[in-house]
Amino acid sequence: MSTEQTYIMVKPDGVQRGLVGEIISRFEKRGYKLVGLKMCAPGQEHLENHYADLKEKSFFPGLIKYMNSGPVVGMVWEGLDAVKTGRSILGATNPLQSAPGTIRGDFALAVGRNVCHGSDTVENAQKEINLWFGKEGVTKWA
Ligand SMILES: Nc1ncnc2c1ncn2[C@@H]1O[C@H](COP(=O)(O)OP(=O)(O)OP(=O)(O)O)[C@@H](O)[C@H]1O
Repeated sequence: MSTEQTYIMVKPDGVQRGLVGEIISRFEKRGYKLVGLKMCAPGQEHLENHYADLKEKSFFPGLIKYMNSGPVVGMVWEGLDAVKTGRSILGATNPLQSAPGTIRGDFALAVGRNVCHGSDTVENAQKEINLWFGKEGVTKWA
């Protein structure tokens, strides 16, 4: 088990429903360290880059439209096993299969409105952190 960084994002529905604080709080209370945080409206091209591996999926146009429907809050969390444990804090992609006690299991029902995103591998986490925080970088705690 090693210290990792993961990219977690509150999607537009999560922002609009006022879940930003709740989501931050769950990662903080679990013990993860916040090293990057920003709200932005990244636009279609950036969102298509983020989800490039899904571009052949039938739901891709709807996914981009949803992700472009309002601002998102992107975060970088650091700590032990952050990628895998981060995804377990979020819950299964389809909220109907997310366990109670996870973010999606407590706050969502539809896969197309599933409140949050989390990197799925350490390698993708680094790519996503670079995509979303590349210019300003993340913060080093002293
Ligand atoms: N069948 C579907 N219908 C509509 N939207 C979907 C469907 N499957 C996935 N999505 C959307 O696409 C996103 C990315 O799907 P992916 O299969 O990469 O799951 P994930 O890695 O758990 O999700 P995310 O990358 O958002 O954390 C999902 O979070 C969801 O918002």
